Amino acid sequence: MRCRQCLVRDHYRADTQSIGERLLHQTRVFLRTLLRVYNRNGRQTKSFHGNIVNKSNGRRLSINNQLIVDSKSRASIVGRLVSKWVSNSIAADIRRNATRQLLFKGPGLGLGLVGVCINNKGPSLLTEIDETEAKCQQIRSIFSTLFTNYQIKSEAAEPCLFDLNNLQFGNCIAKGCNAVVYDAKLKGNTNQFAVKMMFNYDAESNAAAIWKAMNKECITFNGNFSSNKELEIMLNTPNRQKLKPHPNIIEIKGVFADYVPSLPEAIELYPNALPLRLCDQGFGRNMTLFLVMKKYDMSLKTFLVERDLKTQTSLFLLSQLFEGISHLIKHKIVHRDIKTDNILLDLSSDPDFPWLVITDFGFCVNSLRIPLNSDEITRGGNRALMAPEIVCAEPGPFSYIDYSASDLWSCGTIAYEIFNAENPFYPNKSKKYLQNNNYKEEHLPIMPPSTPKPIAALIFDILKRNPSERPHPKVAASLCEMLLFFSRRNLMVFKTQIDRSEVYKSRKLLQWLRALATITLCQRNTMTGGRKLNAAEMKLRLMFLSEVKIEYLLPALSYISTEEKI
Ligand SMILES: Nc1ncnc2c1ncn2[C@@H]1O[C@H](COP(=O)(O)OP(=O)(O)OP(=O)(O)O)[C@@H](O)[C@H]1O
Repeated sequence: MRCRQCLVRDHYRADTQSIGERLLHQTRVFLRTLLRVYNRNGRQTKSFHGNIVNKSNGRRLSINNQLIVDSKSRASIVGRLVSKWVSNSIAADIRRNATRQLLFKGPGLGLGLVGVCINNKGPSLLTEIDETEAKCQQIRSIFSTLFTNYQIKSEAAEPCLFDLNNLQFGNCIAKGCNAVVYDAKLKGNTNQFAVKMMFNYDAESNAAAIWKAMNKECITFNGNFSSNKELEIMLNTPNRQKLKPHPNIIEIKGVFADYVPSLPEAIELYPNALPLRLCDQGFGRNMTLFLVMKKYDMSLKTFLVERDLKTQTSLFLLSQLFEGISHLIKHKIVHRDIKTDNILLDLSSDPDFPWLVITDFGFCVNSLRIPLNSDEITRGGNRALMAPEIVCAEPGPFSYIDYSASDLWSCGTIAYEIFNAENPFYPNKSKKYLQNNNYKEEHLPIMPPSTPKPIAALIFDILKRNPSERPHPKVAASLCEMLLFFSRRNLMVFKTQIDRSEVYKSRKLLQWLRALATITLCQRNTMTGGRKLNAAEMKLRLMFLSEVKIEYLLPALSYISTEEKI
């Protein structure tokens, strides 16, 4: 069979045709259509008739019947031309795909090409999956604006410089090993804050030394100002480590260094951390670092002690935990101390839908691999929840620790707690427990019966000993979110259609995403009946839609398609 447009033989027999041939064919069709549309619009056509020169290598391309394109130049030409018709980000996607295909011979531009119209303007060289991804991009762009506006509206607060004079301390919320947290108010203001006062035993009482010892705690402080001018200089040092804000990561609202004040219950709770001027048994220094944050209702640890969670609540929490971890990985930050005490909850919108943030970055590092030259190097916080590759790493001259999937592993252990079971890695006197250095995957306990089967399969994969066999945190988050947001009837499609192609699945996903986007917009504007979403649910939906990618949904879907019960 011949293609009517470019007279290439047998182009429909995609299976027998080489990728190169198909790519060349599609490029020809694309350029011809481009020419036709230009002609129709009465525009300048010369540049397409005679010579198109590939700027990167100076080669001349003619489209009068014969198009001469070598494989190296195809990707860039196609990308450039396509950018005339679609948004830059889609063109960039095409370029990326094409390059991937050219470099790695993997699935990319050349596979499953279809001539689909974008905005009815002309054909593109997108695969069906690329096409779906491009439509996802439209959903993302709409919802990222909505999500930003939503956050600005709900969390707007005037910037403020905090110090010991304008803060009024209340009760002690909790004491950790390295700090104590108090609730506090700005004088003359009802807004509640939590102020974390670090215990300083070593650093000299000046801002530079305090900053050097404790700056990791401030990684989620994005401001540049402090009431302490010396500290402000430190905050403004070039290349200061800062983590981009994320709704599931604690935001530090202010930092300052000052003299340790006399606060309620100080002598009973932390006498040794106080300076001599406040307590005879004190070993602490005179000055320390203070961090001001939003006050959360409780830690996940307390929440789990107080109640048995419904499956919806567990999924809601787990999605947010994975979202937070995925943000950290994206920015190459490793927390290294993920545990239920370091996860805080805001229960204000509905106790069944708590908003979650990861806190306490005191052990974080800004690299996914760190050299392990000696055993003196700190590997992280809580040893029981350290991933196996971290506890088992042997020090040596060329040794390093790979942290790329270690926070995710810790979350996998916490998932047991979130689904009302005991963490299998916590030392337990009465029961046998697993040890992170020598456990076998087949000994991992079965998740409680209320756990959706795909989640049980996901957690099993997250707790694989080999970090490269663990899924991406965004895939984990997407799975939880799909179970939360897509109807059970929809998801059951995949239970019975295991062998459906990726293209079929991506089309179905897009359908659901569009439906979800429409419903969310209606619910946001309270145009429909149905169940009203509380603020936290709405926030997670908007966040999901503002970042949704088929790239992550497809692998997440595989957990659903292979499992029997949802
Ligand atoms: N913003 C906050 N709102 C409410 N409670 C908080 C807040 N920040 C911390 N807390 C409480 O204070 C406790 C101790 O805080 P944090 O974990 O930051 O201290 P730490 O000394 O660094 O802890 P660790 O013992 O893990 O080293 C937390 O477990 C939590 O219960």
